[in-house]
Amino acid sequence: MAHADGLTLESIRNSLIRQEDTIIFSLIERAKYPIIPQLYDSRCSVLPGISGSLLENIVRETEAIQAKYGRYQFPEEHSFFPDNLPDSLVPPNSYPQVLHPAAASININKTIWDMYINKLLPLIASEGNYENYTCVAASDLECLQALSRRIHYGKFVAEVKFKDASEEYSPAIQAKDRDALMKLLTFESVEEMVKRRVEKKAKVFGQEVNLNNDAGNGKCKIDPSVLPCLYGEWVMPLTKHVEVEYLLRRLD
Ligand SMILES: C=C(O[C@@H]1C=C(C(=O)O)C=C[C@H]1O)C(=O)O
Repeated sequence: MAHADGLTLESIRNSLIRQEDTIIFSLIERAKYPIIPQLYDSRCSVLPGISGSLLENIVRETEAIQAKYGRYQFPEEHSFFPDNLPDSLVPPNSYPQVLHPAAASININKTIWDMYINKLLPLIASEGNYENYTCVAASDLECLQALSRRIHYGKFVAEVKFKDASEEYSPAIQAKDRDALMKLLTFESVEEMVKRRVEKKAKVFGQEVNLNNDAGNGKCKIDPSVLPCLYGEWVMPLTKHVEVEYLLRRLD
């Protein structure tokens, strides 16, 4: 069903499908580098006297620049370090306001950060040394932003699902019944398709391309089986968590 803002569940799902490409390409890029412990060390041994890890500092400062030029005016963008972000110098955009205003209070980037560093990175890279720390940090930030955008897109998914069936969702929202909301918004067959598709995309995007017809002897730049695991264990459950959090505030 199309709503006044033109959003449909199909258009939202198409965006999620396109975002899979961004996530998989960014992980393939990140898999070129090792895990450099100095980048993630919470006492920042590279810059003594500076608090937080080197990655945290690079991300915080990169976000500050991007905030100044309007990145966080868009409801699909979420900062990893939202405290003390500079105001935007860019005039407000005319992006249609499709979400309930309470959406702005939902930001699960801390959970996404911990999942990325502690669970996902070890599946695609191993410890080693590489001197260009900022290059690796930039690659981490690409992955983090792509994952964050996808997971917080749950707000848009939830808005469309609510508009499509408000009479079913409203009683569960009023009763603050998380389990009932989770049941209503879950489509297991869609989740199975997503897992199969991301595995296939990783195989296709990660293959060696050469001018013979052997598709790179089946070699792959990233283990394709990481993708269904990433999506099944973290990306989809976190997207659904965002959906539930949004719905709980939808009638405020
Ligand atoms: C995002 C949706 O909601 C849920 C989460 C999914 C996901 O994160 O890919 C897929 C199906 C649903 O269980 C959706 O319905 O498309």
